[in-house]
Amino acid sequence: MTAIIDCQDVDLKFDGEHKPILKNINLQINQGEFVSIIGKSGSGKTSLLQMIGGLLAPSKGEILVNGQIIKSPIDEMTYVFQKPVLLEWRNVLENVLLPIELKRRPNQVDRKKAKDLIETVGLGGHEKKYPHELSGGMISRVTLARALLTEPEILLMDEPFSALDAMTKEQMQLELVELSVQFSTTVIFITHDLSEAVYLADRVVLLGGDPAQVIREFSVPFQRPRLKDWKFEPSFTKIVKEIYDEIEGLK
Ligand SMILES: Nc1ncnc2c1ncn2[C@@H]1O[C@H](COP(=O)(O)OP(=O)(O)OP(=O)(O)O)[C@@H](O)[C@H]1O
Repeated sequence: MTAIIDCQDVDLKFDGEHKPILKNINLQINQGEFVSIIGKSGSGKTSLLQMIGGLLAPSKGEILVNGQIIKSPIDEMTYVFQKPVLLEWRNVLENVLLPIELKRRPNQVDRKKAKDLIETVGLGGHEKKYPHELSGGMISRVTLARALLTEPEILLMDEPFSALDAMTKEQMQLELVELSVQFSTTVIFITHDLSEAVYLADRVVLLGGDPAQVIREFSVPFQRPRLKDWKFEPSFTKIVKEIYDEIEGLK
């Protein structure tokens, strides 16, 4: 299988710093795969995601998406930031339609698609509400609907659920997995939450060291979408524990 995302010997060194923060990153991600990236704070997760998204240039090596070297953001990828960015003066529907509007005037088909997605993420009936009228979970749902509107081949998500309460987070995880399977979206998902990393992904990539490298990759050999109760099964906790032990060993 050819990788849709291919990081080849990638280093990242910021200007003015004497050593790189990421070194020799080799990471291949297949079409439709869901990959979680974990690692201690400061291990370069966001920087790696930004390089894949074309927001930051590697100092060495190359990142290819669909065989093309990434030099700037491309339409096939959508980046979802840790802090949801909604425009306060636009309602839910208008916020979801924003990526289309940045390119052209939305037509009836776009509006129908946006409304369907709003329904799918559980916000049916809230289209006319403004961001200040929404809860954190609802804002997160708007962000997800907006990210999916252009049907990106690849979703790059940087701790998108970290600010949510436990129950809303769980609900969003379920929705994300279902939608990513439905749209066969390739997803790279950064999280600090090991249980979230394992529950969502086909593969968990651990970054660590100084400069950071890919320390280990953990396969999660269970079909997605997964049952909510899987989090209570030994097959789930075994993988989480294995990753936990590896991280503990890094200290
Ligand atoms: N623009 C920059 N210039 C210099 N150093 C930077 C810059 N951006 C990030 N760094 C440094 O690079 C390292 C990696 O940062 P990055 O945000 O990628 O890590 P992270 O693993 O995503 O962290 P966290 O889990 O805390 O979000 C950190 O030491 C950070 O201080």
